[in-house]
Formats: sequence, structure tokens, C-alpha cells
Amino acid sequence: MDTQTRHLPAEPPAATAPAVELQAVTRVYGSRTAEVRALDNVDIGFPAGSWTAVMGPSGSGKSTLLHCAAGLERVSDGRVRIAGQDITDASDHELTRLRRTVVGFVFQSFNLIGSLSAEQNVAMPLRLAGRRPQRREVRDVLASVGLADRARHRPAELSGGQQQRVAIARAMVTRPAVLFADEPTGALDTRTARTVLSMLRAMVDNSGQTIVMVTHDPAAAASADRVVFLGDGRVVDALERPTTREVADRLARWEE
Ligand SMILES: Nc1ncnc2c1ncn2[C@@H]1O[C@H](COP(=O)(O)OP(=O)(O)OP(=O)(O)O)[C@@H](O)[C@H]1O
Repeated sequence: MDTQTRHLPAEPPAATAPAVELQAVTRVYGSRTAEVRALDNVDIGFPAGSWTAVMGPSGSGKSTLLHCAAGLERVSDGRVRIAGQDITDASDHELTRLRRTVVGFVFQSFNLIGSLSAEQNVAMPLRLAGRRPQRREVRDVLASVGLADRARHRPAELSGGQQQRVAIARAMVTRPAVLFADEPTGALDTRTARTVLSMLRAMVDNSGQTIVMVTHDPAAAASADRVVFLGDGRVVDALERPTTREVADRLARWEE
């Protein structure tokens, strides 16, 4: 070994750098007389190459956290960083560019365009980012979610699970550093949900992508590396490498 390199200070492990970071984030809705503090001084980091599930009772601020972290919504106070970029005061134009390049989204309702085929839906983020999609790369991503033979089907000709897999393929095609998922398995049966969860797991394990996922389902949360629990707009608890049972028990405690 080269003696010079041996004495170099150790690099901090890349895995600990947050891909998304919220610092003292507060989000208030409404006017002063009817104010809702959906997020209340939240500090949280989502490490690069990790998968975090966000849980909590209805109205605890989960979707607001996801939207603020993804730059879909502005914060009332505090700062948000994505992939090293402070987006708190970014212009709408910069936020749009960020959404088309650095982040991807998967929602419970799939949000596919009904008049377009599966492959046209998957190609859409590339077109929006100003690229001319190669049929090959779109087909490869569809193949990776097991839908190579459904490329020309419209969403109405696909099952719910197949539609969600198209939505995941669409989110994967730009290779986003961070994937935000809001109840991605909420509309799926148990078996299809399991397939979708293993696809998300592969994005983290094989491609080092970061996932932030809101869910009500303890089994889905147990696929993540960590679960954070929200209550009244604050982070009230967290579990590392949780089991379904541990998540369900902790959830019951917070929802009492
Ligand atoms: N646009 C809005 N205007 C006013 N209040 C809002 C708005 N969006 C959310 N809220 C309020 O902020 C709080 C947090 O809402 P949020 O949707 O983040 O909760 P959630 O945990 O995702 O809930 P659920 O599990 O029911 O989807 C709730 O009290 C909600 O009523």
C-alpha cells in the first residue's frame, strides 16, 4: 500500500450524508384566526441510499412533510435541502427543474395519463426534461418492472398492480436520487403490494437511491430501513430496521 494514501484522513462514509434534510421546518395553513400547524419545527434527515417510512395518525402531517421535502409545497419557516441543494427559496422554475431531474414521485392513485400507452407514460418524464426518449431505454425500464409485454397497453387495459408498476417505471426512468412515495401500495392487494415493495427495495439496494414513503401499512413500513412516526406535526418516535409487529405495536401506542 502507498504510505501517502495510508496517512490521508478517512473520508466520511457517503451513506451518512442526507439526500434530503429538513431543518426546523414549520408549515402553517390558514389564517391567524384558523391556523393549522401541519408541521411544527421538524428536524429530520433522510440518508442517501436509505428507505424511510413515515407513519402517524390521520392529520399528523405526513403528506405535508412529503410535499415540503419534495419541493411541491413551500415551508412557512425553516430550510429544506435536496441532494445538497438548498431549495427553500428556489424559484418555481428551479423547483420544476428539480422535480424533473433529481426527484421522482409515486402516488396511491398512480396518476397515469389515460390516453397514453404504458411506454408513452414512462417516457413522459424524459420528454418533460427536454430529452428525446430512446424506445430501448423505456422498454428496458418497463421490463425491469415485469411489463415488457404491456408496453402498448393504456392504463385502463392494465390491472391496478400493473398500473402502479408503470407509475414506478415512470418514476425510475430518470434515475432520480430521491423517490417520494405517498401510499404506493394503498390501492393494491397484499401480493401485488409485496411485488411493488420489492421493486422499491431494489432501487435502494441496487441503485443507491433514497426513498421517502408515507404509509399506513405496517407491512409496507417494515420493508423500509427506518420508520419515523409523526404526531401533531412533530416527529415523536422512530424505529430502525423494524418488523411488521414492532411497527404495528408502536403505531397502536401513538394512535391511542
Ligand atoms: N391545504 C390545506 N389547507 C388547510 N389545512 C390543511 C391543508 N393541507 C393539510 N391541512 C391540515 O394539515 C394537517 C396535516 O395534514 P396532512 O395531509 O399532512 O396529514 P396526513 O398525516 O397526511 O393525514 P392523512 O393520513 O389523513 O392523509 C391536517 O390537520 C390537515 O387538515
